[in-house]
Amino acid sequence: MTILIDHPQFGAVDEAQEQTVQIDEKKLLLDGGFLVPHTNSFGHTFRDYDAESERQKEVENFYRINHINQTYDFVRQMREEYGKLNRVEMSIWECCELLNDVVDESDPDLDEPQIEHLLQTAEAIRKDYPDEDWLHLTGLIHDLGKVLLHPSFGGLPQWAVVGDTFPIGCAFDESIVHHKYFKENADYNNSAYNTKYGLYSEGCGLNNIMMSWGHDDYMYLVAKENNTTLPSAALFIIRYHSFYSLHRSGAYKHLMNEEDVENLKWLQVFNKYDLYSKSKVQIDVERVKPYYLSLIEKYFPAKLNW
Ligand SMILES: O[C@H]1[C@H](O)[C@@H](O)[C@H](O)[C@@H](O)[C@H]1O
Ligand SMILES: [Fe+2]
Ligand SMILES: [Fe+2]
Repeated sequence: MTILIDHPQFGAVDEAQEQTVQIDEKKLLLDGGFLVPHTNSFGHTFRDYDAESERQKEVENFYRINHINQTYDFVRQMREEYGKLNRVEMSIWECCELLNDVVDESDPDLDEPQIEHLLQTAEAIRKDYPDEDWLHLTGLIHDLGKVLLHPSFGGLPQWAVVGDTFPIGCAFDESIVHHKYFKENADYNNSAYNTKYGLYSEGCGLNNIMMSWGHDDYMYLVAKENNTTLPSAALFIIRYHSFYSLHRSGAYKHLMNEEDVENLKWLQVFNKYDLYSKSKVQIDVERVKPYYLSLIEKYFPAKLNW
């Protein structure tokens, strides 16, 4: 059996051109046939950053501020500061509940509480990949880094937490949403940072590049430093799920190494559920909670440092 993925295969550059890609079942197992909706709950196509809607202006303004402020120096400081994980001690589930108060201003497709998005993603994956419990849990936790918005984490501004991510320390690719606002970023005219390779080299591996700061990199640090037993593909998904210019548009592939190429296949499977499961159909939290608690127990310590 083969599975159908409805976005361009890695390497394809034209986002607008919908393409059907077949993935080998032996590598990625089976897909039970998650039906991809054509429009989001506002009646627009997904990830349309120009469609006129109540949210369009807010989202564009979000990216303007994000692109101006995500500089090499800023990211270095944030990684160092938040990498200490000395702010809060709590379980994974407690964090899911904290996220209930959080709204993501960068997302044109979603205005539901975040816990709904986590469960919708996880449950859609579970239906199609019943045996990959690690992938269900990855769905549940992939956005937990958004707790950085919460007052107990210093209440970071939206531009430092959500939205698509991109490499810092080399040129900003044109496929990044609202690219024009990078012109006001201090790194844009810095010759150390504004070339194709910048600080990096061919095939150096994504692990060696600095990404814009936000919920992806933070949650990756939390999972790794608290010694999760999730596989490397799970950590890769958590860390790069907002890196759309790579996994959707095929930019920056010259920085990947072989392990990244393997992990990217799982990220592309994951992305389908992360993006297209966003809907108004709510999941009954109490019904599914025992299952997810059992997964958390399998892959994480009871309390984590955040
Ligand atoms: O607006 C969304 C949202 O912040 C998601 O959590 C993130 O993963 C996406 O990349 C982004 O487009
Ligand atoms: Fe996310
Ligand atoms: Fe998400």
